[in-house]
Parts: sequence; structure tokens; C-alpha cells
Amino acid sequence: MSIITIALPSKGRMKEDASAIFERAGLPIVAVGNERSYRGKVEGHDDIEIAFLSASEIAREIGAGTVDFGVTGEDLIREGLIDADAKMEIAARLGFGHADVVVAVPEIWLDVDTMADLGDVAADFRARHGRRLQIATKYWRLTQQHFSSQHGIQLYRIVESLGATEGAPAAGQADIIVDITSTGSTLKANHLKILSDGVILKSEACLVRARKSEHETDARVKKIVEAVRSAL
Ligand SMILES: Nc1ncnc2c1ncn2[C@@H]1O[C@H](COP(=O)(O)OP(=O)(O)OP(=O)(O)O)[C@@H](O)[C@H]1O
Ligand SMILES: O=P(O)(O)OC[C@H]1O[C@H](OP(=O)(O)OP(=O)(O)O)[C@H](O)[C@@H]1O
Repeated sequence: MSIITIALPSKGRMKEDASAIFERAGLPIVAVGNERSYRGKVEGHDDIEIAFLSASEIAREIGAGTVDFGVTGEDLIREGLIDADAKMEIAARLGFGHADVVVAVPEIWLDVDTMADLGDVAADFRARHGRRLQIATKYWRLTQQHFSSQHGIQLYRIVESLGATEGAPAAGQADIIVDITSTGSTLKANHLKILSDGVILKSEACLVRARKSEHETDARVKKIVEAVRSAL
């Protein structure tokens, strides 16, 4: 019988919650070898293999179809995969790892409250400042979709930020940001405000299935989804 592979977070904020859900689903996970091993099994199910990977790697492996299921954030899936819906299905939203991907601007931009206002700012930016509006983010794809496709804003430049994104405007590295927020305290501490229509994605941890034709005739696939859903 073929092996079904499930990728779970090996570290970080989603690790414990992901394991707990599988435990409640009646699919208790045990490490193969010692505690530090990146391979696991599901007790009593020799045909299921667990791969412990980082949350962003899980998105990539789902896209490549090298694993059957994964638990990761929807933000990482939609940012990491071109045409995500063709490659994967969100089988369950798991109720943890909540974070919103948002557009935030300096609080002192008093007359900028919407994406349309921001579009006006972007259009004037070069004339006023001699350069394009700069957006600090690690979410390139989501930013481009939201600005260009959804709001028709083309005049901007993305400045890649790999951390402390909220500090970029004060540091003069960018004018505004696109990043995740959960409590909002980091935005507040950096005097940034979310635009009223600036929520790009409401993300949470999801059970994601790679779309593979062999899943259609595999009863185990349906069983895993049902077990996880029943644990929520
Ligand atoms: N406050 C938060 N800060 C960062 N990520 C959060 C937060 N709340 C929820 N998340 C979610 O957690 C996921 C990222 O988790 P984690 O930081 O463990 O992954 P990762 O370790 O960053 O992966 P990698 O190491 O490859 O970058 C994302 O889906 C993100 O939306
Ligand atoms: O809205 P808040 O509750 O303030 O959370 C949002 C912040 O948390 C995350 O950073 P974190 O310090 O966790 O580091 P990371 O991005 O490297 O995971 C995220 O990148 C934001 O900066």
C-alpha cells in the first residue's frame, strides 16, 4: 500500500497546536528515532508518514506535491504558491495561528484611510518626492495582488524586508508596510495604522491537501480529513 505523507511544523508557534489536533483526531504522532528526529509516524497507522518541516517549507512541499497533507498558515500557502487553489485544497481551518496580512501606513498620514486614498498618494509620490512609494514586506505576491490586481495601483516599489518590517518606515527604508498582525501591538508601538480596506488576508493554520488524482480513489485521504475535522 502506498504511503500517505503529512507535513507538520517542526518548530515555531504552530508545532504544539498541530500535534495536539492530530492527537485529538485519534492520530497520535510519535517521533521515529529520538525526539530531535524530523520523521514521525502515526501510532497504529504504518501507512502514514509524518515529515516535520518549517511552516514555509510545508507550503512549498504542498505546491510541489511531495507531501499529501500539510499543516501551515494560509498566508504562507498563498504567498508561496502561484495559482494556489489549483495546487491545493484547504481541507480544514484549524482555529489557531490567527494572523491578518495587512496594509499599514504611518498614523500621521491623517488623510489616508483607504486603499483609494493610498492610490492617490502613490500617484503623486514621484512628483512630490522624486521616487515611487516604497512598501516594505516579505509578502511580495500578496502585496502585488492586492495593490495591482485588486486596487489598480501600479506606482509603487516593494522593498524586501525579512524582519522587523514595522520598523522600516521610521528607519526611512520604506513609506508603508504589508505584514502580519495578531494583537496589533507591534503596529501600535511603531505608530502605524491599518487602512480600513487594508486587510489582505485573514490567515490561520489550515490542514491543506495537495491536489493529486490518486487521492480521489483513496479512502484514507477522506478519513484523515474527517478525523481532523472531528477534532476541531
Ligand atoms: N504573531 C505572529 N507572528 C508571526 N507569525 C504568526 C503570528 N501569528 C500567527 N502566525 C502564523 O504563523 C506562521 C509562521 O509560523 P512560524 O514563524 O513558526 O513559521 P516559520 O518558522 O516562520 O517558517 P520559517 O522558519 O521557514 O520562516 C504563519 O502562517 C503566520 O501567519
Ligand atoms: O500584532 P502583534 O501581536 O504585535 O504580532 C505581529 C508581529 O509578530 C510577528 O513577529 P515576531 O516577533 O513573532 O517574529 P517573526 O516574524 O520573526 O516570527 C510579526 O512579524 C509581527 O511583527
